[in-house]
Amino acid sequence: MRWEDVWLRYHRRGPWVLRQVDLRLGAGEAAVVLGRNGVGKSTLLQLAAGVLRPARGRVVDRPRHVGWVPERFPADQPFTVGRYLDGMARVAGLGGAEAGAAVRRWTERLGLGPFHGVRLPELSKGTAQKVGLAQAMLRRPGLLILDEPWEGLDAAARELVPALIDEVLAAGGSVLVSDHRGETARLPGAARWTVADGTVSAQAPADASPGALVVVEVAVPAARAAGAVARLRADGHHVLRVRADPAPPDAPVPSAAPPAPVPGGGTPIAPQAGEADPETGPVDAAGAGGQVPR
Ligand SMILES: Nc1ncnc2c1ncn2[C@@H]1O[C@H](COP(=O)(O)OP(=O)(O)OP(=O)(O)O)[C@@H](O)[C@H]1O
Repeated sequence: MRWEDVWLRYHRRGPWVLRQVDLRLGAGEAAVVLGRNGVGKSTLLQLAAGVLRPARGRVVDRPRHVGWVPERFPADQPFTVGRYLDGMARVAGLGGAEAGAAVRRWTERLGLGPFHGVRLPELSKGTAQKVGLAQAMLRRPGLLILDEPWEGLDAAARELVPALIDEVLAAGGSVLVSDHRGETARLPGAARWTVADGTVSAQAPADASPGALVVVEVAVPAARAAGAVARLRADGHHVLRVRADPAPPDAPVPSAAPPAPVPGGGTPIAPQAGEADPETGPVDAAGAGGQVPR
């Protein structure tokens, strides 16, 4: 999708909120929209969603299916969660059985089952946000737009947001997300688009090459390390090593800076004495820090 010399103001003769915006977001790419309050982040996202039209210029090659989660989910509608999601599935073009399956899937994934019969105005802000996420994902979007998606969500649901983003990207979709909480430090592969004084400056991800890797450190119970390594590998990840000294739970993660790329693109590291490769034997994560070959 591309923005070509896009200008927007809300009223004739009003001030320009955005001027001369030229941007590009490719398939499988994500961008984080940054900037101070009231600068125009939501406006840029609404242009992407097609709910606002540029006063000048144009937005082209918008994917056919757009999932948009506005900053404030409009919960003042007289439907129950179940009826609303059912209706949104139809609006997204899903047929009866498909619509039912999609609503069940996302109701379950977002823990909305207990709220199925609850009317939207009676939901808490966080639950309403989850309904907003569900409606955007009912039909896998070619473009997912999330306006401050972490606002009001509980810890478990906040963890789900990066997973949803990853799923859309993995399927070749694009993702645009605004954030003032710094949560998008968890998206090191996303471009940074900064809005200031009506203009948008785009900064590519630290390493924009398609195969770029980052290191994600995880701590797992020692007894379950072998299984965790096996699952990570089954998911196609490079496991670099297993060590016995996890960072303390209150260590400052995630860091604002993107993690360092894997040296040499993840060159296999030879196992040390007393360690086992989980492909051939159990990993003793409680032993001296183990180097696991990939
Ligand atoms: N419907 C509207 N009518 C008139 N002005 C509007 C409208 N929506 C937004 N604006 C103005 O446009 C400017 C940009 O607003 P926008 O909501 O895009 O900013 P934002 O960066 O998303 O802010 P925040 O971080 O507070 O959500 C602000 O000055 C705002 O007051």
